[in-house]
This record gives sequence, C-alpha cells and structure tokens, in this order.
Amino acid sequence: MNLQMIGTGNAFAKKYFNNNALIEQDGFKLLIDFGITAPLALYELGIGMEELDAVLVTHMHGDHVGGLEEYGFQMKFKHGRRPVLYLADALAEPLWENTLSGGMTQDGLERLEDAFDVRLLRAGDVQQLAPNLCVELLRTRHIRGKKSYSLILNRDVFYSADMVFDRELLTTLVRDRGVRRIFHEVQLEGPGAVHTTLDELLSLPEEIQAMTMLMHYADNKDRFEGRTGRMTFLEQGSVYSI
Ligand SMILES: O=c1ccn([C@@H]2O[C@@H]3COP(=O)(O)O[C@H]3[C@H]2O)c(=O)[nH]1
Ligand SMILES: [Zn+2]
Ligand SMILES: [Zn+2]
Repeated sequence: MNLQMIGTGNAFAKKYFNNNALIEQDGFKLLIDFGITAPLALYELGIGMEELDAVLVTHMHGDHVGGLEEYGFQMKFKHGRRPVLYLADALAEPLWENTLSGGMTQDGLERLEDAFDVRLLRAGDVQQLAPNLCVELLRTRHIRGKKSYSLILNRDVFYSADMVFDRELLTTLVRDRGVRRIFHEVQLEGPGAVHTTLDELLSLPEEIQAMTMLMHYADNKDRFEGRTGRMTFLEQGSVYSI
C-alpha cells in the first residue's frame, strides 16, 4: 500500500495544502478527505479527479470536505458519473443539509445520492473497499458535539484524521490490535483544545513514536525539524510505501 499526502497542512496553513491522503493499493486509488484545496493539490500532482476510485470523508470541516462540490460537479458534468463516497452513516445527512445542498441543489440534484454513489460506513465495522484494502472507522474526539472519525487501514495502519490526544487508544491499537504504522495529526504549539499537541505525542513510549509520522501541521513546521523525538514529518507530495 502506498500513501501520498496531497496536502499536509492544518486548516489555516498557506504553505501546505489541506491534509488529505491518497492511498493506492493494487491500482485502487482512495482519497481520504477532499478539502478546499484538494482540486488544486491533485491538479499540481498531475492526478485527474476522475482517476480516483473513491473518496472517504472523516468529518465535516472545510479542510476535509470543502472541495466536494467541485468534485461532484466535475464528475457529473465533465465525466458523466457519480463518484463513490464513503462516509460514516451519521455524517451523510449533515454533509448534504448543512454543507453541500446550498451550492449543489438544482433540478435532479436534490440529495447527496444524486451527486455521489454514497457508501455508508458504521463505526466499528470493517469495510472491504477493494480486494486488498479494508477500512475500519473509529469514532474519535475532536470538536464537542461534532462527529469525527479516525481510520484503521488493513488492520495495521492508523490514520488519525483530526482528533484530540488519546493515549489509551494509541496504546491499545499498538499493544492489542497489532497496529504498526500511525499517521497522526499534530498541533505544534499551544494547548490541545481540539487537536493533539506535539508535547502530548512526545510523551508516548518510544516504540509508539518510532512508528508515528506527523501531518496536519502549521506553516512553521520546519522550525520543529529534529525536535519530534522518534517521530518524523510526512512531507507533502512524497509517496510512502506502508
Ligand atoms: O473549537 C474550535 C473549532 C475550530 N477551531 C479551529 O478551526 C479549525 C477547523 O479545522 P481543523 O479541525 O483542521 O482545525 C480547527 C481549529 O484550527 C478551533 O481552534 N477551535
Ligand atoms: Zn483539519
Ligand atoms: Zn477538523
């Protein structure tokens, strides 16, 4: 499996695109989240939107879903098809009613399923997306009252999406669930109200740090090179074999 971050920035980053991840497995291309900058990020990587086999949404913030209107319209009006959209069942209604309907509603486009081939996921279930790619959604804490999900890919890769620090979850995933790679968001400075701070991740055992790569970071990330313990930064556009 290959992972390529088409963007590694946090919601306010300007040096980096939105933190969205392209997963490739035996030719199957899954994009995890489709933020405001995803259309441009894909364009700059020379990846056509129509090449994606599926998109999976982790939660409703703009840096994770803000590009879906363009994606839906390009796929409908340029490529004549509804793209596959995986998301937690709890997000389907708010994604249409509170985010996409304003821009996308018109005759023949009255609900999410008119624009996307919607595949609902339930937290805790393992879903086979492709012959050699399965995903499990985990409900994790991010913003009080807003549902947000992290992912386990092929039972051994954890992808945090946006979440506050959860030491017990990370420890259990490694010790009991056999997770061997962790891709984790990081807030480099300040208290972790809605994100996980670098200091919190540095408090993890070295064995867990050693399997952790950092993403969803601020523009001043370079100042923290060499100050992330056993953890390393994911670089925007680089392809990682995992
Ligand atoms: O209670 C809140 C809600 C939001 N925010 C900011 O808005 C951003 C939305 O995208 P994000 O989840 O990547 O990051 C969030 C934060 O930067 C915050 O600081 N506190
Ligand atoms: Zn975010
Ligand atoms: Zn968020």
